Amino acid sequence: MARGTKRRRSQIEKPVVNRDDTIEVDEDAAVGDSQVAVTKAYARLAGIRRGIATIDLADDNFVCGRGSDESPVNYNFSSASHDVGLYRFISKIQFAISRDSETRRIHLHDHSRNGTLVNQEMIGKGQSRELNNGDLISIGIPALIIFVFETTDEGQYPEELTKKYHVTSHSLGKGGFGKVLLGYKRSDRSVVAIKMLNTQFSTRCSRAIAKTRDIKNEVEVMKKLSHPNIVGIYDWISVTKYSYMVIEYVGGGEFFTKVVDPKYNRMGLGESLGKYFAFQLIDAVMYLHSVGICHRDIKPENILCSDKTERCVLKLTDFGMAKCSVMKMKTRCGTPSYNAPEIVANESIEYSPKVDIWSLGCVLFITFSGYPPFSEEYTDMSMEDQVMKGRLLFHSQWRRITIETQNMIKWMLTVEPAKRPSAVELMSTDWMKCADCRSARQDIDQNQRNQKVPVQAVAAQKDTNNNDGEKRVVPAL
Ligand SMILES: Nc1ncnc2c1ncn2[C@@H]1O[C@H](COP(=O)(O)OP(=O)(O)OP(=O)(O)O)[C@@H](O)[C@H]1O
Repeated sequence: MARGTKRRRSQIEKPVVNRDDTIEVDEDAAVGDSQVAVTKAYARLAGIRRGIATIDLADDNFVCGRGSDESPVNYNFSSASHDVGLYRFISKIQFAISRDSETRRIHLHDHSRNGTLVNQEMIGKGQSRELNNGDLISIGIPALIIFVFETTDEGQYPEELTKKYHVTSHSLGKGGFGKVLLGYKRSDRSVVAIKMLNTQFSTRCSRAIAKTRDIKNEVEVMKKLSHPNIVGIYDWISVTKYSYMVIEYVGGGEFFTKVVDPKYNRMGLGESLGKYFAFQLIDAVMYLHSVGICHRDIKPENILCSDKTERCVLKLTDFGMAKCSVMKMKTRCGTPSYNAPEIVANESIEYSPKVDIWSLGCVLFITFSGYPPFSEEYTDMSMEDQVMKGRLLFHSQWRRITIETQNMIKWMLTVEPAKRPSAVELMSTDWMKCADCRSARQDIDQNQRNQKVPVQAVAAQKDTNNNDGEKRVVPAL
């Protein structure tokens, strides 16, 4: 059945009830949105996989599983029986949830052979674990997330946020301003990243030059953008102390981690893979500049990978420093080792979006060779001098890289901005007309097609078995 299609009441499987509790099924609920409602709920199991109901918990004990005459349960997963990939993992009694009437602490007790996981950690048959607001509950394997556990009495997050999104306790990462949490849209259960920014720390102080972060500007910039190699924004909710940016979930981690992955032996990713990524990044920057935006902080840490595969799609993120490039740009910002000479030079010189090409040149230098072009660690010269002179050291790593590629990188790292190429010029070179670039284009298109498919959770690692013809992908968190 297609998502969102309403089922008649007679088609909805009622939960098996083995006590006198009143458990009502929402008459109009679709399979994906069905809600088992009870009064005075202290918590909720929010179903985030298709066919899994959202269950209000009001009693001190609640049992889930396939159930049987001998093993009655409160919720029997029958609405998910079509989901073979999941259903085969569910035991007659999967898990129970109990609340201590005195302490009010809530625990999950695992009763299943295949196991139940909380926040991707296996609990194990006969074992228990305390549940906290936002915890993820999976069945059998970490990727089979079915519920987000939500307490109803907590004002941990603002209502403006929680009425639209399930906010989980799973942290995707930390930045200078706060953390990034995994979330799900209530409307279609698709996965999102929720970036929590503490607005009281107004100065960006992590890996970049200190500068007041203008979150409103960051959001305005992101709202203007739509490109497969740029992280999309869905929502922005700002309350007193925190701002919440709800953005596209990109599950493969920072590009930085890939570049320094020991499997590449500090030799860089090589010609073919390097060009595959170069195409994506140049395309992203060409688009940005075409809509009049200058990123001003391009570096491997601000590029995310769609997944953990070698040839993944890259997404440029973190527009905290971005600026509309038709306005005068003079501010010294960005990250020193990726900053163009005209930024390093002095405050009073106006600069252009070509600063992004320089930073991109630095990113590609390290991508192809495994070491940065400019660094404080090169003690023969101050980093400022290295940048101002455009001093590049081509070590042995470059022996396996073609002269054409070396020349392209040198061109991007031209000290004089007027002689440095634009993204359009880069894209129109023969260097960009290669099999790796064409394959990058195809993979980007495929990635976009996958994203348009309604899924419970996105992050294409591997397909699960399912018998409803829907392409489904599993999150690898
Ligand atoms: N869209 C996303 N999807 C998945 N994970 C993300 C996403 N955005 C960020 N992360 C994770 O969170 C981490 C911190 O995010 P980010 O760098 O954007 O925060 P920040 O506050 O802007 O950091 P900085 O202080 O470097 O500017 C990232 O390294 C990444 O691991």
